Amino acid sequence: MTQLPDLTAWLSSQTVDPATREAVLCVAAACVEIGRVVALGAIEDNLGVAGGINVQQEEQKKLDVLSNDILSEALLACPAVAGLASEELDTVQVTDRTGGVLVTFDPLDGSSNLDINAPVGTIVSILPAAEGRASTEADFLRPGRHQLAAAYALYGPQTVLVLSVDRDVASFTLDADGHWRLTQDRMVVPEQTREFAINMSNQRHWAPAVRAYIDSCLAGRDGPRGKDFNMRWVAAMVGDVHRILTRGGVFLYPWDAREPDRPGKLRLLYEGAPMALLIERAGGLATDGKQPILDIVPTALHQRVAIVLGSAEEVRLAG
Ligand SMILES: O=P(O)(O)OC[C@H]1O[C@](O)(COP(=O)(O)O)[C@@H](O)[C@@H]1O
Ligand SMILES: [Mg+2]
Ligand SMILES: [Mg+2]
Repeated sequence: MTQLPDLTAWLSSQTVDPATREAVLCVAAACVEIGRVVALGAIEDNLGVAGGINVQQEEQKKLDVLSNDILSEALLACPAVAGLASEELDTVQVTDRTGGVLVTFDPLDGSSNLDINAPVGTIVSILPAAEGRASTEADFLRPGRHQLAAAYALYGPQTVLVLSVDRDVASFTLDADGHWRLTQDRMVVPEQTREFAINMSNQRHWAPAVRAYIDSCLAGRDGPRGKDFNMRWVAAMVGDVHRILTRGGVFLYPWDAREPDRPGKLRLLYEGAPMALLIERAGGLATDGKQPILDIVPTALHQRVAIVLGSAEEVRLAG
């Protein structure tokens, strides 16, 4: 069997600056370790709650904390990294390094899936650090278009890493020796779809436009769309985005009336922006219902965002 190229070989084929390249390799190595602790679960007593509450007022699982520690330690030891921000940390951690990159991340996405052995993932965004001085929190608050790279790891039946550092979105599968092997080099989101993803249990809280869009899908072949739709909800954004990058679809986590002052549930800097970059580079669209997620100028580290992303035709109709 011919050996598939590994991550290092693929990076050599991309236009990528040395600091981003180094940070990507640190992230990829940390994701191997996160995948290992996730897979061992109860054997290493890694399941269940940690006892803390994070800055989003969400109960932390042991694996949220462990994954955060693994990725934070790996990045702080990575000479290219000038600072990091995590879903699980109240504030940014910066070094006195000038230049290099900043990394924001959701160390474990979909952590409510952990106790039922369903897919979870890690989401990462890489941004330029300040030049000529140490970075501060303000340097993390850049629109998603400024990202140098975006990636996620999905700990599912296979452990995969999906990454973009240039124009392409590539997918790597972790082999038995701990190497990321290139298994798809240009992921493309089909323009059209018959599959939507939304948490239907929130239907009564949605804005009228979202209700009307989902109603039109549910009406199927006899409704205005003239085709039947299927529905999927992995309850881990990484899983839903991976399905969309693989076979198309649309994912929505919209504003809802339960918390009217909050634009949505998901976070802009380490969920919305990196996923939007991957989806746009694969030919799809990602909006907050009004504008491209990549154009939003963040004002706070843990800011929320409404999300509609996936196959272009569907995002235009849903947004
Ligand atoms: O509980 P719900 O409404 O199904 O929400 C699921 C969504 O919440 C998230 O799990 C939030 O991520 P975290 O687990 O990192 O907080 C998304 O991955 C997922 O799309
Ligand atoms: Mg998440
Ligand atoms: Mg998380």
